[in-house]
Amino acid sequence: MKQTIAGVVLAGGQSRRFGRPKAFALHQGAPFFAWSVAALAPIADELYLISHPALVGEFRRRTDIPVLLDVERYRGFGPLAGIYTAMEQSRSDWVFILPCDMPYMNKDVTERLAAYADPSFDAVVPLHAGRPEPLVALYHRRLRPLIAKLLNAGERRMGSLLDGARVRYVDAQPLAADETVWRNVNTEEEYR
Ligand SMILES: Nc1nc2c(ncn2[C@@H]2O[C@H](COP(=O)(O)OP(=O)(O)OP(=O)(O)O)[C@@H](O)[C@H]2O)c(=O)[nH]1
Ligand SMILES: [Mg+2]
Repeated sequence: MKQTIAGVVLAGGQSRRFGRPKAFALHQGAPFFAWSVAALAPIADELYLISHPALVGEFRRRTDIPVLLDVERYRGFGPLAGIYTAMEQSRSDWVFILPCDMPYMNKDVTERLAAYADPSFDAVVPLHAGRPEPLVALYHRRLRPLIAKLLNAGERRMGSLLDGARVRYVDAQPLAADETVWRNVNTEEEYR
């Protein structure tokens, strides 16, 4: 049976280093978050954007896809809260997350990575320059109880999820023709 994928853009952060909501910063005329949506749309059976209360209205004006808030229990607890929220909302087998601050990301990468979604693994994560890219990755819905357990224990690091999951690591190099797709914008300086 075909496995289903929920495409999820994580936008529940505070953009503290950037100084304003980076999801709305422009790249080639379109806001950052729209590049993430565009990269996920071709491979996703459904799409969600996960934001926080201060930005939800602005997102809803700018996009037709459903905008969720992190479940209250874990609100603002970081990307794991967003993944948990998507798994609670959706029945899809996999949640494919992207951050809202990687405007060079594209569908070639997501298509290639999604092809590795083997249900005998819990997660599919690129290894870029020897390091996992856990925010450009697929997570199987069976990880939901583990994520709850981690967050309940005050453990918010993505690395702690990877440590407890069967992860299929995928070499990032053949996923993208160009290194720039991995570029992530945290500060105004990186933006310029
Ligand atoms: N749903 C959700 N997403 C989050 C949360 N915290 C961060 N993110 C998202 O995860 C991605 C990576 O986070 P960061 O690069 O640290 O972004 P940020 O937290 O907004 O920025 P800083 O405040 O500078 O750390 C971004 O797409 C964030 O929007 C959260 O608590 N919930
Ligand atoms: Mg952060």
